[in-house]
Amino acid sequence: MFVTVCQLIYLQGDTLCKECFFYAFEEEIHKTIIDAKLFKRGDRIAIGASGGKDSTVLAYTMKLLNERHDYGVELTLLSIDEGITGYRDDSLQTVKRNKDTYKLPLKILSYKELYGWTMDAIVQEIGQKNNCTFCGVFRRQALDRGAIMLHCNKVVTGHNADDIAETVIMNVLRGDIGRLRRCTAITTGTEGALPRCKPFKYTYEKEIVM
Ligand SMILES: Nc1ncnc2c1ncn2[C@@H]1O[C@H](COP(=O)(O)OP(=O)(O)OP(=O)(O)O)[C@@H](O)[C@H]1O
Repeated sequence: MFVTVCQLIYLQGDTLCKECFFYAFEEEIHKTIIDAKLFKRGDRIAIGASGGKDSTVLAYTMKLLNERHDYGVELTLLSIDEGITGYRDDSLQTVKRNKDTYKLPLKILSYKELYGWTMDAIVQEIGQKNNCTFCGVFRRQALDRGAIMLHCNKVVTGHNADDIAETVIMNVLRGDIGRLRRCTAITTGTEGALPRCKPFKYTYEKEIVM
């Protein structure tokens, strides 16, 4: 593989030109995928697409690496619409744009379809307290159910190194040893419905933004 001087310098934490930064960024994700044996040929992978920057960059990178390195996997965007007015409805527009830009199939699945309730209606019923906890649990299950509907055998999410560091600190403060042990794994959920992988486990948020 052709490696430029810039790419070698990046590995040592130095400055890079734009093109070499992109290439080095992409190849770092590829190395993570290969080292952790995240995918095998024939896998059908649902990309958790929230419309945020991380999952947008994830969709781009997964599509690119699948073609560049011939992973032989099938990719689909999967978006969960929690039914939060003024929040998810905006980001779903971004997901729809990503579908066209990256030419990937997209499935949008709503809490309303799955559970009969939107998140707005749940908040009206239970109030503001703990509603993020409810939403997080519902979303995890919705991603699994959506991926199964799409005949996918894996889910990937855009969780990055900063997200994982936050989760570690949260579990330390809570004294939750069980979660602390599990939360840094690159693949989770193997005991549940579907394995869930984090190709950005070692990627800093700042790099994703760049
Ligand atoms: N509504 C959703 N539909 C599909 N996937 C989601 C959704 N919300 C979150 N995810 C997945 O979980 C990851 C982490 O969730 P988080 O809440 O940190 O994302 P976000 O802040 O909405 O946006 P992003 O991480 O994409 O920039 C996302 O990168 C995405 O892969």
